[in-house]
Amino acid sequence: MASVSVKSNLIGGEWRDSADGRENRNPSNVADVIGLYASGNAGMVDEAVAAAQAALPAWSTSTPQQRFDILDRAGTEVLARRDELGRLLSREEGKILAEGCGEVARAGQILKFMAGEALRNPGDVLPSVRPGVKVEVTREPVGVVGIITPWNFPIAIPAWKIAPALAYGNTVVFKPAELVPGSAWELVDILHRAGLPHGVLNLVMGKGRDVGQAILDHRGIDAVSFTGSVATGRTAVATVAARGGKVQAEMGGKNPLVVMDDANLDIAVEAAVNGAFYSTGQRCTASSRLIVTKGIHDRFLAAMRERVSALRVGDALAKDTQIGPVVDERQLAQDLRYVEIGKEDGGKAETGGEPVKHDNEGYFMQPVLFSGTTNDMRINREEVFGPVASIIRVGDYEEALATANDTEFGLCAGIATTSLKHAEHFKRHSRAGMVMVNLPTAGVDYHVPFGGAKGSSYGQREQGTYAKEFYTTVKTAYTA
Ligand SMILES: NC(=O)C1=CN([C@@H]2O[C@H](COP(=O)(O)OP(=O)(O)OC[C@H]3O[C@@H](n4cnc5c(N)ncnc54)[C@H](OP(=O)(O)O)[C@@H]3O)[C@@H](O)[C@H]2O)C=CC1
Ligand SMILES: O=C(O)CCC(=O)C(=O)O
Repeated sequence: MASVSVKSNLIGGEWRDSADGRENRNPSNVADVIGLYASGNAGMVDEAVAAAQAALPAWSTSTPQQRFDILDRAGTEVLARRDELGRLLSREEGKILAEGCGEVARAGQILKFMAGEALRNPGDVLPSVRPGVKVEVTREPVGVVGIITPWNFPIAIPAWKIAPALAYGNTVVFKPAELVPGSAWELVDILHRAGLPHGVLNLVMGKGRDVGQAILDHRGIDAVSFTGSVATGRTAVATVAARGGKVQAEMGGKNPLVVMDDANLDIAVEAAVNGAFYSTGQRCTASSRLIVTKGIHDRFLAAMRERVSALRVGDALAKDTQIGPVVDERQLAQDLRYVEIGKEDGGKAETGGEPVKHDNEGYFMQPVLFSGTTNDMRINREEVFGPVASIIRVGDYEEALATANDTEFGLCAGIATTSLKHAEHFKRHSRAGMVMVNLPTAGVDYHVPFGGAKGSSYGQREQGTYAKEFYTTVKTAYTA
């Protein structure tokens, strides 16, 4: 590997030379080394924060047109390189090529949408309650924003945090997940070449416990946006709030899909298979609890068994693969451990749950469908984050709704039904931040708010025009 150059960190507009790099390996084929990526440290976070602070006065007062042009140009390049970047993404994360390319397109669309937000940032002018006084309410950037992202959406999540941060005039210190630095590096390179002034966007790749922790602790970072596990998210919230910073965290889900007796069976099965198993189940919006009323239960179970057992697991880049590998060895061990826990707790694995032998050495696992489970079992309470879903049989709609809401999480919830009454009631009474009717729980639009209730999310919503709630602060000015 000596001749392969290391992809480096970007600090103050300079790509930092790095002799050593961490190998980025393909989970479909661990012999395939995608590249070497620099691993930074707390000292580099200090430098990146200093660069972001130095760049802030000019960037926060730049014209909306300047910010629009850069984000729009970056979006155009991302969309033009969709297939190439999608391939890189699938190679490093393991989601299948169609999903990788789709995610890249989503990142391009987010950049373009957020370019428009630079122009749309609104304010109010009001008459004062006092005579002869004018009141203005304006939004200003929060300052330097730290961005920490997970491995499961290597380009879309970085884009949906970085793009609004920049659009509203903030400067950024960005740390992607160590497992997937490739897509993040390309996104930063594209934004840098699109014309960002030096220091506006800084990239510090490296370990969460070093670089990520330094971002949480740094008093020069005014706000932190985090997506990842519940444990790290809670640490992020406590650490940043304790030093007076603004913080937003998107964490886990244990998302229910309710299947009602009156559901269209094909629609219900399609939503369940997609929501539970696509992207190898590695989505915080995945439907891991399939809550099924008794009249349709046996037909739904039979149809699901057939569909799930036929899912083709394999190399993410191969044309006929439907389910790619699990992201790494540790996550595969976690998924298989939960399969054992599900069985020990009395669930029946109807199909799947074993490692899959493949010509490549990769982290392949056959998606598993449990039946006969109850909502108090660990597989129905804890986030597995893999291709593991369970069916919970219930009597009626009321029991289904109560079961759906009986969780510490509240990211997304779905219902398959042809009843307008149940659909409307579920939308109103489901304790989740996002509700889907006759659709998979996973797979969201990029121009509307994203986020959950209860333990799933902390702080303001992400995405769409709501992103400004986190990335701006409101100022009220009085003029006599
Ligand atoms: N809600 C979601 O979308 C996701 C949930 N998960 C869940 O989390 C589990 C573990 O996955 P994992 O990747 O370890 O999740 P983490 O929460 O540990 O990782 C998310 C991000 O936080 C970083 N990080 C890790 N430790 C710290 C720290 N002390 N301070 C600041 N940042 C830190 C990580 O860096 P690095 O990885 O480089 O060390 C990564 O960039 C999964 O099995 C799954 O259940 C995982 C991914 C996404
Ligand atoms: O389902 C989606 O489209 C987004 C999911 C997501 O953001 C996540 O899994 O972290």
